[in-house]
Amino acid sequence: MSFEAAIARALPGIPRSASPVDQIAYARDLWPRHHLAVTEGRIAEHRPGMIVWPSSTEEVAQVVRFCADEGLPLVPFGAGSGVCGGVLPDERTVVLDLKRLSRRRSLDREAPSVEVEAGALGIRFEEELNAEGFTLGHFPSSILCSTVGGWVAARSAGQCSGLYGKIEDMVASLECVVGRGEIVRFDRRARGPDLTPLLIGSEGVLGVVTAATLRLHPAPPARAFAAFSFPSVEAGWDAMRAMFQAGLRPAVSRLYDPFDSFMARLGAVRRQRAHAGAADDSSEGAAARGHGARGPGAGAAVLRGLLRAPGLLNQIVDGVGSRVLRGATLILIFEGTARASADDLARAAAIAERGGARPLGEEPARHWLAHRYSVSYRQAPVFMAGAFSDTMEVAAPWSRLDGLYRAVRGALGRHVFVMAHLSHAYPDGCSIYFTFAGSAPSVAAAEAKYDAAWRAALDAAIDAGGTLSHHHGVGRSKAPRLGAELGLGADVIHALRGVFDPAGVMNPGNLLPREGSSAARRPLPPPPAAPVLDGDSMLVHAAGAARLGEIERALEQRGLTLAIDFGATSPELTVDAWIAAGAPGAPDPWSDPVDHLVAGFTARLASGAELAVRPAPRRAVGPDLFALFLGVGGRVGAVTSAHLRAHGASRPRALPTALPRQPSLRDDEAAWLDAVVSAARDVR
Ligand SMILES: Cc1cc2nc3c(=O)[nH]c(=O)nc-3n(C[C@H](O)[C@H](O)[C@H](O)COP(=O)(O)OP(=O)(O)OC[C@H]3O[C@@H](n4cnc5c(N)ncnc54)[C@H](O)[C@@H]3O)c2cc1C
Repeated sequence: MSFEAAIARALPGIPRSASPVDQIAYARDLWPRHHLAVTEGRIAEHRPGMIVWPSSTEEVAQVVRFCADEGLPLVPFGAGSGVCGGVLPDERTVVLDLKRLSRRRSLDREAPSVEVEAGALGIRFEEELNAEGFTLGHFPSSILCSTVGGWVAARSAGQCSGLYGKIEDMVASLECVVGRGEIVRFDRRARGPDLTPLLIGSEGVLGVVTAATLRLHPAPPARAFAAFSFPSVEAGWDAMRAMFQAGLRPAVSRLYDPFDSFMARLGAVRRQRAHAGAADDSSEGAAARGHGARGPGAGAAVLRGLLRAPGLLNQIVDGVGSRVLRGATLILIFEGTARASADDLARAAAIAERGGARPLGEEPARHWLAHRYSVSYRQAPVFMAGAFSDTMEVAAPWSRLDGLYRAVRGALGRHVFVMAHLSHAYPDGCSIYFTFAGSAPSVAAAEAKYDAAWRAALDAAIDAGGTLSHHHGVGRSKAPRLGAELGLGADVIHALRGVFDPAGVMNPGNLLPREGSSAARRPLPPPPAAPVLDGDSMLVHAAGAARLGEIERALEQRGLTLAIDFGATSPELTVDAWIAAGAPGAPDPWSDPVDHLVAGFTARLASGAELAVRPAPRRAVGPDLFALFLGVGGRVGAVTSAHLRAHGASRPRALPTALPRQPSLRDDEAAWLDAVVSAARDVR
C-alpha cells in the first residue's frame, strides 16, 4: 500500500495533503541557509511525504500513534518561522501542522491565566487577550508569524522579557502528545518536581505540545519611554546591568552598538525624507534589513563588493570609532501604572547618566515601539543582491559578556560583516544578538562561507563560556555543537527521548545529532572549597556540600544575601539537600519572572557520570536539565555545585499572581517522573 493510501486508511477524518504546492510550503522553516539555495532556484530540496492538519488533541494522538507504529518520522509544525532548521523533512516524513488546533479553551480572571491550544497564532492570541484587558507579555519579533506551540518548543523570548521573562517563565501547565500517542498533562511546581521544563525547549523531539496554560497580566495602563546615547557599547551594558541589579525591570531594554545605532538613525532619516511609512526598521539588525540593497542593480553590486571584504569593512567601522558614529543607543520602556513607570524610569535615567550617557528624549523609544515588528522580512533584498545575512543570539553572565562579545564578533568578523545589539537583560547576565552579512562569487562559495562563519562563531561562544542560543533554539544548524556546550547533558536528552519517544520518530535529526551525542567528556574541575562570588553577575558558586548558612555569611560580608526565608528551611542544610527538597524558602519565581534560582550547576548522576550546565541567565539549548534535580529528592544524582543568585538590598516590584505554586503531583505525572528518573540516573 502506498504511503498516502496507508495514511488515508489510518487517519480517515484528518485533513491531509501530498500536493506539490503543500510539499514545497512545508519543506523548510526560515533557516537563512535555505535562502541561498532558493536564490539558485533550488526551492525545496527536502519535501515531506504528507502534511496533516489535526484539529483536536485526540487527532494529534492518532497521528503520533500511526507514525510510531509505522516508524515514520513526524515533524510538528507551528508557523515555520524558526531560523535554525527545526523543520527539514524527508519524503517519508509526516508534517503535523497545528494551526487548526488554535482555540482558547479557558480564561481565568481570578488567577489570570489562559489555556490555549498550540497552533494559536501569536498576534491574534495577544490581541484577543488585550480585548479582555490582559496581556501575555510575550512579543517575539516574529509574533505575526509564530505560534504558541512554536514558542514553547523553541524556548522563545519576547521583546518585553525584561519584565515578563521568557516563555518558560509563563507556562503554568502543558498538554502534550508523546511518542506512542499518550496524552500527558504536566503542571509547573515552583518547588518541583516539575516536568514542564523538560518539554519546553524540546523542539519537537520529545513530543507535540498541544496546549499550554499561560500566566497573564493586566494590560499595562501606562508606559514610560526614554533613550540614551552611551560613549561605547560597554558603557551601555554596564548601565543595563546596574539597572537590573538595582531591581529595575524595564519591559524593553535594547542597546545597539555604535554601527547598528548609526544605521538605525540613517534609516529613520531616509524614511522621514521619503515620507514612507513602509516597514524598514529597527528591532533587528541593520544588515538583515538590507540597507542599501533594494535588489539587483548598482547598489547590489556595491553591497556584494563590500561584503566580499568583511575583514576590511569591520576594521573600517571599528577604526571610525564610536565617537564618530555617535555612540551606542539604549532604548528603555517601562510599563505598569503611570506612577510606577515614571518613578522607575527616573531611577534608570540616573543610572544611565552616572554611566556617562546623554539623554535622547522619548522619541527613539516611541519610534521603536511603533515599528516593533518591522523586522527581518527585509532579508530578501540582501539575498536578491547576491549576498546573505543571518543572526546569532548567545548569552552569558555579565562577567563573561565582554569576552563573549569580543570572541564571537572576532570569529564572525573574519568571514562576514557583523554588528550587534543586546535586547534581553537579567540581573545575572545578558544575551547578545549579532547580525551579520556576507557575500561570495557563487552560491556554493557563499554556503561554504556561511558555514565557516557559523562554525567559528559557535566555537568562539563555547570557548568564551557562553550558551549557544538564548532564544532561537538549536534546530539542525547548531545540533552538531550541542555536545560541546552540554557535554553529558546531550546524552541525558537522548535518554529523555527514550522515555518520551521510544519509537524515535519525533523530528529525527533536530536538536540532537542523528548519530547520537558528540558530548565532549572532559573531567570537571572540583567544586569550590569555599563559596566564590562573581560580583559582576551577582552569582555565588558554591559546592553542593556547602551549607546554606556558610554561603549566606560569606555574602553578608559583601552586603548580599541569598534571600532565603530561613523560617522555611535550615541554614544547616547543604545546597544539594536543599535543592533536592525543592529549595524551600527560596524567592518566589512567579513574583519576579526575570530572576531565577540557579544559573548553572554540576551534578554527579547515580551512574557516577558528571553533568555540567554552564551558568547563563537563560538559554534555549534543549530542555532545562535542572528540573531533574529540583525537588526530585536526589533520585537522579547529587548536585555537586551550583551558581546561586545573590541579591542586593533593592528588590524589584513583585508581579502578583494567584496561580497555585505547588499543585499536587498526580499519579500519571508521578509515573512519568519515575520513568524520567530511571532513564536519566543511568546515563554514563
Ligand atoms: C523575522 C523573525 C523574527 C524572529 N524574532 C524572534 C524573537 O524575537 N524571539 C524568538 O524567540 N524567536 C524569534 N524568531 C524565531 C522564531 O519565530 C521562534 O523560534 C518561534 O518560537 C517559532 O515559532 P513557530 O510557531 O514558527 O515554530 P516553527 O518554526 O514551526 O517550529 C519551531 C520548532 O519547534 C517545533 N514545534 C513547533 N510547534 C511545535 C509544537 N506544537 N510541539 C512540538 N514542537 C513544535 C518544530 O518542529 C521546530 O523544531 C524570529 C524569526 C523570524 C523569522
